[in-house]
Amino acid sequence: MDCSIKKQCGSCQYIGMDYQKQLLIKKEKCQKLFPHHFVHDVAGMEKPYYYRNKVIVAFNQKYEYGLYEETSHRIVPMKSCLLHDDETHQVLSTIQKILKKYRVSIYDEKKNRGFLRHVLIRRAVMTNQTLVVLVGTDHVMKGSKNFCQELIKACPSVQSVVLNTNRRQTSVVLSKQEKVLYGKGFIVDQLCGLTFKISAQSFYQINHEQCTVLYHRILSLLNLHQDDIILDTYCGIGTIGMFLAQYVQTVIGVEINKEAYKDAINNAKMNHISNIHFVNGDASEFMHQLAIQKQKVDCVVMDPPRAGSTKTFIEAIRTLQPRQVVYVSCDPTTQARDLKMFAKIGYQSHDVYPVDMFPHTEHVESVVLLSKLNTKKHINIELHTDELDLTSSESKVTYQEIKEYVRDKYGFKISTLNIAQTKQKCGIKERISYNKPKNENSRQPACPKKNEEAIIDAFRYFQMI
Ligand SMILES: C[S@@+](CC[C@H](N)C(=O)[O-])C[C@H]1O[C@@H](n2cnc3c(N)ncnc32)[C@H](O)[C@@H]1O
Repeated sequence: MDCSIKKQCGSCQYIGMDYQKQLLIKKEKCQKLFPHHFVHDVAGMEKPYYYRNKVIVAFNQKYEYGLYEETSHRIVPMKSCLLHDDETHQVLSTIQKILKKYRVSIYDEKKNRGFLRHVLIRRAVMTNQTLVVLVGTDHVMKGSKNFCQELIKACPSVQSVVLNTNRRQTSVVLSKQEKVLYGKGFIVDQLCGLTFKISAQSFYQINHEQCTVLYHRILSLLNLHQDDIILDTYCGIGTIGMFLAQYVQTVIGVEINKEAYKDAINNAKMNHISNIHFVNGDASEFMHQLAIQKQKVDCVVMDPPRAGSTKTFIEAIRTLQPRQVVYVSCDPTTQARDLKMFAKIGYQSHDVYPVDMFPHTEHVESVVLLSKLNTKKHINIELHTDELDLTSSESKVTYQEIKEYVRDKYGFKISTLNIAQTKQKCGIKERISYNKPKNENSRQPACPKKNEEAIIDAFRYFQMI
């Protein structure tokens, strides 16, 4: 399927391209960003269309609606879009008719005059509920009662209409000032067997089907125990934490957006989940405080915005020493940067699992498990081999390269790497010896195995075995 306005709109960089090819491109992109990791195939959609549950459009003075042309504020009028469902377009075209009928004034950016700036539509796909947010320059909308009545009559899926007042000359769409014009100010959706209330300002994953794939991937990577205390950082309306709460003793979620935080509390109540608590604040500051209090933390899920995480957050992980961290990212570039910081504090990152949350665009979500290396910082590894001669001047890899590889990916330093030449031909595994780990009875995966795997992995990477 192709889109007639793709060139002007520019939102879907890959539209018209074979979907399997898109997935391959995204995998290659991840492989470039994570050269030392195994990158799995991108988890794609069976029907990669009409998946977006949220759209923000602007109207022009002719009451045509659309997205902005790439890198400009010129509206590209659209009648339909391959990413949004029919109901979204039904609601939008009804709004268009009503706006026209009542001659609602449209905001003119150049003159900084007029009322309606944007319309945000959010859909709850499982319950077929729609939330409409009108973004205007005033806190009063003339004729709002008639507007709502006509809209609801024509589109019964609309459960609530909210007026968001934004007077600032900014590209940020929503302000904090809101008034409910109709309904309760939120919609309710179902996800992973739970019910979630979503208000206008709260983050909610835009691809419902792939969100389920993503959350199950997180669960499958974590090795959760019933007495665990886990953190859901950057938690939004609490979806991941609530999904995991049934497997552990306690979940603590942290979220900076007040509306999302309030939704999270209500969501826990609505689902009768009593072992989850939420904190409204900055995730890094929260982690820092937990580190000062020496709070017991077994696992951490982190799902930051595109900018990624912070040094403070990662430093707190060094103190808290959770067994596992699952890092979910909508920008693998910043994730790759952060994984290097994790390696420095002794957290080894494992395979990369990309999930296609945004088909037809260049974006990809990626999930990586990190685990604490419970080992001495310096290890001695003896490698006996007749196949490798790393000491020769012609060798393809130097000690230094092996050491750097292991340090960057696995987070520990090799102080000496002894290669002994023997005539035996045996598997590389048997040729490696190492110091005993500090804590043999720990629940961690055996450390010698990790060290051994790291070295073998390095040799494979440099194609020495
Ligand atoms: C990518 S969303 C993930 C939300 C949630 N985990 C989910 O799956 O729906 C990132 C969330 O982090 C929140 N956020 C952004 N900066 C933050 C910060 N410094 N501290 C805490 N939360 C933050 C945003 O409001 C948003 O809800």
